[in-house]
Amino acid sequence: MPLLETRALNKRFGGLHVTNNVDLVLETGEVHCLIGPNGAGKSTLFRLILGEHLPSSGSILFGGEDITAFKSFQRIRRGMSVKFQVPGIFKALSVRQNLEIAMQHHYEPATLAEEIDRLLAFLNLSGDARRLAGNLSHGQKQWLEIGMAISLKPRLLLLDEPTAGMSPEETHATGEMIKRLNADGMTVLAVEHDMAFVRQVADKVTVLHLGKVFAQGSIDDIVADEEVAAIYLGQTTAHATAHQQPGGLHA
Ligand SMILES: Nc1ncnc2c1ncn2[C@@H]1O[C@H](COP(=O)(O)OP(=O)(O)OP(=O)(O)O)[C@@H](O)[C@H]1O
Repeated sequence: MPLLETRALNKRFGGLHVTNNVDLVLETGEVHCLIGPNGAGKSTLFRLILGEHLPSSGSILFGGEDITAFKSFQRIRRGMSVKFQVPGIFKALSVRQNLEIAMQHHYEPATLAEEIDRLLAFLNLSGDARRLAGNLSHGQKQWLEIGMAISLKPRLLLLDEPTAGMSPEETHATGEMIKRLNADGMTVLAVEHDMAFVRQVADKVTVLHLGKVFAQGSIDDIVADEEVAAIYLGQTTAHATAHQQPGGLHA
């Protein structure tokens, strides 16, 4: 059974049709990347899945349950978790304290410290536990945020451009983290521009364009698809040209 399914999902903002009949199927245990030119509707689709926007029509199923009308906290309670692009960490608190806040109500006091130690090691932050979160490097802040997002062991992890602003080394390390989480059973949906990262982690790629599913397949299928290349080069519509992507499709 798919873990997540959107069926004929639509979202309009006034006259703007931002999500257009999107059918997205996320199988349990896969890493699925969502790509597409700027303005394609990736963030909006994320917010619909998370319940931050309600769709104009269509439905969303999570673990076979219709969650279309559920509030975000109800979705989170059922096992969704998200890491947005802008870090939501507490900069004036230590790295460990940040994780304590995320985890304290969900673990027995006796096991909390041990769980945090394990998570710090996973995040490559064991040596930084006492540092103020605000003093971490950009990449480390993103990792701490990933740590907070995975601290409650979600079934579905949603990542919005997890490697934005990272060096190639940090990007690669982030990809390895995601692969390890996936190997332990976590299903992941990531919006991502970095094609090297997509190649590193994705089992499946969905390309959104002008709010619609434009193409779907393995990374090799997508990179070989000339129509997909064309939307990245801005050759199919004025919209794509206006929002031309830095970097492009090929990693
Ligand atoms: N709350 C909103 N009200 C009105 N229009 C919106 C709203 N949110 C998004 N849009 C519009 O919807 C379109 C898609 O935006 P969205 O942010 O989902 O695209 P994206 O693919 O995530 O782009 P990017 O890669 O730049 O983040 C854009 O034209 C945007 O201006």
